[in-house]
Amino acid sequence: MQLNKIPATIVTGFLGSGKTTLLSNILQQAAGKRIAVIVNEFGELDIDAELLRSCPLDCDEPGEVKGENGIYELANGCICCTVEEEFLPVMKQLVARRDDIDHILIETSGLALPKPLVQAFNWPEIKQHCTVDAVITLIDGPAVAAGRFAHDEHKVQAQRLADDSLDHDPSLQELLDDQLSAADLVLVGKNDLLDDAERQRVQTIIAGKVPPEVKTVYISHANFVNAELPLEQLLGIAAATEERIAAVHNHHDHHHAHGEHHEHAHDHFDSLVLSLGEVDTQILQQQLRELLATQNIFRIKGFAALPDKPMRQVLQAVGQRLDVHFDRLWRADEPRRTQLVIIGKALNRETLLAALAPAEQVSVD
Ligand SMILES: Nc1nc2c(ncn2[C@@H]2O[C@H](COP(=O)(O)OP(=O)(O)OP(=O)(O)O)[C@@H](O)[C@H]2O)c(=O)[nH]1
Repeated sequence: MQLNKIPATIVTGFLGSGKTTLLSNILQQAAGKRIAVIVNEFGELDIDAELLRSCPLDCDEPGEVKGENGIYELANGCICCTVEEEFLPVMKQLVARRDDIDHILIETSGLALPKPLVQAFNWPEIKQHCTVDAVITLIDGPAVAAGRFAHDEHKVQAQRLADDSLDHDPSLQELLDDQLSAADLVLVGKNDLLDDAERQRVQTIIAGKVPPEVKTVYISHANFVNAELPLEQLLGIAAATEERIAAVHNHHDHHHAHGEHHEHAHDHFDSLVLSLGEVDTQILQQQLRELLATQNIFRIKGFAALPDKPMRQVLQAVGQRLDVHFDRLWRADEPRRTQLVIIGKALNRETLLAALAPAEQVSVD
């Protein structure tokens, strides 16, 4: 029976492509809809859930399944490898509360493959009550334009990449392919950072990977004002993706079939959490920029505590870009410390800690 199934939207996309920004905008716009959110991160800190909670606007509408209770964090690791242990129990909880929920929104980790997750919707207990409204694949426009996920050296100019070892990384190409192969809708984020030639390059790459009926929409800061598709329509695509998922081919499928080691993109990545006390943010940013330029770092995110500043500072880096802003006041009950998740390849904790140590404020008693 199709009637009254809770629709679930799965948002997938590489590290830093803008998934949390998109979720945050959807939650702010979907006033009145009771949305349960499932977040899964690759790093060991639940920064995405934290960022979604620290809504700067007054967005705790009565009746919404939001805030502490509406956001379900799946333990670290990759959602696609822990479907049975992590995802199904949460889905069962949500199914039990189905009268209170209008929609489920799932943010996968940047390294996750959406297919195993969609397949979980064919489990009898879930299928009876839920359907996949759509798999939305978010593309990092500038990263794809720069050839970071290049599949064809002749089509893509990758000279601008600072680090050749990240170029043509087969695990990243496969990840992009697999994330796109399940897409019902492709969103290209960071359109504000693309020029026409880059947009064209991105379009060519996507067109080579998704069937023509899958629409591609370009967005900036998850703003749909000038997009072809209104934001409201994102949560009503009614694709029932679980019905067609078995036919979707993934690079990683055969590993399962032969009972081999299940090799994923995240097998090639390191994720480290670095904790510091209060910091001098100028020194911290300078040191992080230095690390971004010299190490194989894909993603940095976290919070910094600054002496005498009542606000918490958010630090975000994707590729070589570092964004910094204050998001909310530190709460009285939380320790004022700096915590950063750093995701990349061949990372060495001591090297990173040594680089950031000068930023730490020495307390003088
Ligand atoms: N210029 C620009 N920056 C963006 C846009 N969307 C997101 N960002 C920035 O990109 C960074 C990463 O965005 P997130 O929304 O955290 O990305 P994510 O996909 O959730 O990241 P992970 O969960 O780590 O995989 C943040 O600093 C955002 O502010 C955009 O459209 N334009």
